[in-house]
Amino acid sequence: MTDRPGIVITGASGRMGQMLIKTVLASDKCRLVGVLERTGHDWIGQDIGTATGGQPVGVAVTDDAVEVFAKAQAVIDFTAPAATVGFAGLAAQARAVHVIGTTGLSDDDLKAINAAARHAVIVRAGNMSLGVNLLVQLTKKVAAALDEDFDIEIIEAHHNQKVDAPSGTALMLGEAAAEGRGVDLKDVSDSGRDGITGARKRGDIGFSAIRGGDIVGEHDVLFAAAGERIVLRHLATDRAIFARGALKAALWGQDKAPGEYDMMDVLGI
Ligand SMILES: NC(=O)c1ccc[n+]([C@@H]2O[C@H](COP(=O)([O-])OP(=O)(O)OC[C@H]3O[C@@H](n4cnc5c(N)ncnc54)[C@H](O)[C@@H]3O)[C@@H](O)[C@H]2O)c1
Ligand SMILES: O=C(O)C1=N[C@H](C(=O)O)CCC1
Repeated sequence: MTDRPGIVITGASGRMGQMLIKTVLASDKCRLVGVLERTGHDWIGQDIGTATGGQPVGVAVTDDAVEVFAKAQAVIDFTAPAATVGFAGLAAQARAVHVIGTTGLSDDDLKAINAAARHAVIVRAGNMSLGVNLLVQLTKKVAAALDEDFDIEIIEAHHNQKVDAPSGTALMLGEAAAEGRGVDLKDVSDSGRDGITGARKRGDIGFSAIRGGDIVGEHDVLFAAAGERIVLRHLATDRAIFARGALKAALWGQDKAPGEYDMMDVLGI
C-alpha cells in the first residue's frame, strides 16, 4: 500500500496525453493507475508502455471511465469539450480531483463543470504553465495602468492540428486585460476580422490566431498607442511545461474543499 495519489490520464494517445503519462511515470510523488482513450481507439486493451513503443508499465488503456476513475485520486484531462463535461460528472462521483486543461469549452460546458465542482475539486486553466500565468498577472497590471489610447491586441500562434480559436490562453489574457480595464470582455472582444471591417473601435480587445507546423504555443499581448508599443510575450517550446503544471495542480488539490479553482490558486500568485 502507498499513500502516493493515484492518477488517471485521459486522452492517452494525444499530444498532451502522452506528455502527461511520461511526466506522471517519472514522478516519485504519484502513481499512474489508469489511462483512458475514446471507444474504438486501436490502443484499447494494450499496455500504455508498449503502445508508445517502450517497455510495459503494467497499465492497460481502457475506454471505461467509471471503472478507472474509481481507482483515482486525480484525473488529468486534456481531451475535447464533450468528453471533459462527461468526465467532470464522473470524476466528481468518484470524488477524484479533476484537472481540466481542455480548451474551447462553451458557456454551457462551463456551467456543467461548475455544477460538478459542488461535489469535488476541479482545477481548470486554459494554460497550466507558470510563465503564462505570470503573463496573465502582468497583462492585468499593464492594462490597469494604461488608458484606451493604448489599443490591446492578443496574437497567438499554434500548431496546424489545433481545433479551437482564440486559444484558451488568448482568452485568459483577454479576460485579464478586460479586468485590468474594468470592462467585460464580452462587450469589447473583436476576433476573426475579415473584409471591410471598418476602423478599429476604441477600447476593443482584438484577437488574431496563426496556425502552422508544430508551433507549441506563442502569445503576444500588444499595447499599441500613437508613437509607442509595449509587447508582453510568452513562447512555449515544450509541452512538458503544461504537464508539470497539471501534475502540480493534481497534487495541490488533494486536501482542498470541493470547488472550482485555477492555476493562480495552485501557484499562489
Ligand atoms: N491548458 C493547457 O495548459 C493546455 C496545453 C496544451 C493543450 N491544451 C488543450 O488540451 C486539449 C488536447 O490537446 P492535444 O494537443 O493533446 O489534442 P490531441 O487531439 O492530440 O489529443 C486529444 C486526445 O483526446 C482523446 N479523446 C477525445 N475524446 C475522448 C473521450 N471521449 N474519451 C477519451 N479520450 C478522448 C483523443 O482521442 C485524443 O487522443 C485541447 O483542448 C488543447 O487546447 C491545453
Ligand atoms: O496545443 C494546444 O492546443 C494548446 N492549447 C492551449 C490553449 O488553447 O491556449 C495552451 C497552449 C497549447
